[in-house]
Amino acid sequence: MTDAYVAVEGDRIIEARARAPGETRGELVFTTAYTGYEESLTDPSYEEQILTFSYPLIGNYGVREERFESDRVQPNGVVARELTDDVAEWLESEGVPAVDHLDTRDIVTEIRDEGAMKCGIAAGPDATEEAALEQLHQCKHMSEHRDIGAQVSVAEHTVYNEDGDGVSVALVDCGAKGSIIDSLVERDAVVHVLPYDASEADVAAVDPDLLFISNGPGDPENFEAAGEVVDTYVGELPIAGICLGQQVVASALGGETEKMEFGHRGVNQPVRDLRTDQVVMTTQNHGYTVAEPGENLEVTQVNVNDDTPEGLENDDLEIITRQYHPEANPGPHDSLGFFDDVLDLAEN
Ligand SMILES: NC(=O)CC[C@H](N)C(=O)O
Repeated sequence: MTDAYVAVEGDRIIEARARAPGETRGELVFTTAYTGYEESLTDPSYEEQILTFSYPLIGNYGVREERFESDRVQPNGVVARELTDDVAEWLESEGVPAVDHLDTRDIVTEIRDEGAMKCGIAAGPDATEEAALEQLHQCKHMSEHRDIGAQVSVAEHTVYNEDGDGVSVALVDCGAKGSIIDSLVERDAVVHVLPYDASEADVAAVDPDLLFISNGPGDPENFEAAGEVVDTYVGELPIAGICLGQQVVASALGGETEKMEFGHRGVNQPVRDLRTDQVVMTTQNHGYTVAEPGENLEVTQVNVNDDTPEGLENDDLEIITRQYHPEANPGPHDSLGFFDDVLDLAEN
């Protein structure tokens, strides 16, 4: 039954079945992850995007809060070949429109050929093609969401593991996944989560041993305050970054970022460490990349599929960043050692 319409660039309409009603719009992206839908759907880096699952059945092991990466569903809409009732009910209760019973292979092929694209969805008994098109026409480019950090960051300074004995971390929350905080707390770090627009003074007030820039949605160029903090503390404090964090650090150090055609989203992205020649499997979710690392950062890891930078380092300045997600959730645990490495930097 057609009670949902997905409109994509070129005003093409794809008919579907409504699984959670409503109208929405966003950048249409896909993930190839075959597990971890709860983690992906609560990953703040999906803000302002519509997430298509290429794996055909999503929801077959239920919905459990302990696997959430934040306190809400983050993508603006969800597209799948088949969503279970558990997931559909969860999305409906969160007010996030979702559709299934459409050919997701076709959508993924189109995104791979044409790049990530704008999308509008209308789903439910009153849905019309016109409503989906109207949503599409109102959809902005990701880089136009200039204050996207405000949509995902903590409102105020929040401390985790206050009585811990380990390293004191200032984590600039550009939309941090909960597992990044958990990975630091498990290693007994005291984690000061600061808003995405924290100033130099806000970081100084925490007196940290390590500055950490989190993952986050949208264009890294829209996270100017985080870049300024990096610029201030480079050489003064060890600095770490994950995903958007790598991009912000590279920009702050004179590098450049660019939008990729359709990005990397999945849990089996191979990454080669250029120092050891070892390959690890990684979890990824990004649509931008570092195009130029700048003079002060060495590319230490690359993506085996397309050679894009996956790790940037400077031993003297004590900087380590990763484009992928060492915290996993979902995905392989091969690179959890990243957290030991960055905390070691701060201890020495
Ligand atoms: N997971 C992330 O931090 C994503 C970073 C950035 N928003 C990108 O799309 O590249």
